[in-house]
Amino acid sequence: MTDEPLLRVTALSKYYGSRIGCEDISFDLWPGEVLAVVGESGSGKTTLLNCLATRLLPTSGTASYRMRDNQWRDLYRMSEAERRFLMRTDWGFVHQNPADGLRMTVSAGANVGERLMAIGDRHYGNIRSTAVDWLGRVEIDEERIDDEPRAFSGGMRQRLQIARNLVTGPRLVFMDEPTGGLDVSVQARLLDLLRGLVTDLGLAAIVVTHDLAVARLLSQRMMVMKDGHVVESGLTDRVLDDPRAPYTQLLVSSILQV
Ligand SMILES: Nc1ncnc2c1ncn2[C@@H]1O[C@H](COP(=O)(O)OP(=O)(O)OP(=O)(O)O)[C@@H](O)[C@H]1O
Repeated sequence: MTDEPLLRVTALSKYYGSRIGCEDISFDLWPGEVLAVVGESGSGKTTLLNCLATRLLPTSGTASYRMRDNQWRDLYRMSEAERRFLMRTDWGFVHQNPADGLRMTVSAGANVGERLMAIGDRHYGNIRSTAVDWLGRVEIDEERIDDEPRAFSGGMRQRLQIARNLVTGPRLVFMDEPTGGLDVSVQARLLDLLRGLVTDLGLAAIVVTHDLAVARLLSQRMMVMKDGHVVESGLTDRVLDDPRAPYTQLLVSSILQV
């Protein structure tokens, strides 16, 4: 086993023209660790997440990822083929809107199964039984396997998107407001499910959220962003119980007053 991080981010900045998206972000992410990135709208959370997931190219800075063979790769210098392979196998990306991460007009089973085919599984029986297993793990009734996600509720769609992402056994999952846009009761159930899966699978994750309760429940560590900068970071419980930056104090107290 190794005691090295999984992801190492150094002085990452992204500018949109002269506007700051995010600036001078550095951190390490360890295997099995969940990091929450919180902050108000426009603070740069999505920009950072998209740079890390290589959906956006940063203006400067580096991010290195430790591959399964323990070789470090610079995310912004790898070949397109290598990047695609990583995204299909070792990484997941859970979008806030499930429609962005699912194929809405193919069956639930195919949504899960095609990710397995993408990594070379050709045995129909295996693919189907793994899909059934994963639907069960995200609490979707096996009877719905041939239904298209457009016939699903928002919560079911989100659970299906999670199954589609986790079926390949990724080591790192990016999540953009995974419970945003859902009813409060549906959110609570989904959070519970996500927490269980992340723990059982020993997943590392970077979760963008404006909801401190999501950060509290899912993450061990958090970074608070404002105007593109990290204003505070540390263990989640410490940051929420004893916020040091004035902005974090404001954020925490405004939630407590609600
Ligand atoms: N494509 C873009 N072109 C120009 N400016 C952008 C673009 N995307 C984001 N920005 C700007 O970058 C800054 C950070 O935005 P970002 O979307 O990363 O914040 P956020 O914290 O994710 O907000 P939200 O929670 O609303 O998504 C904002 O000032 C925003 O206006």
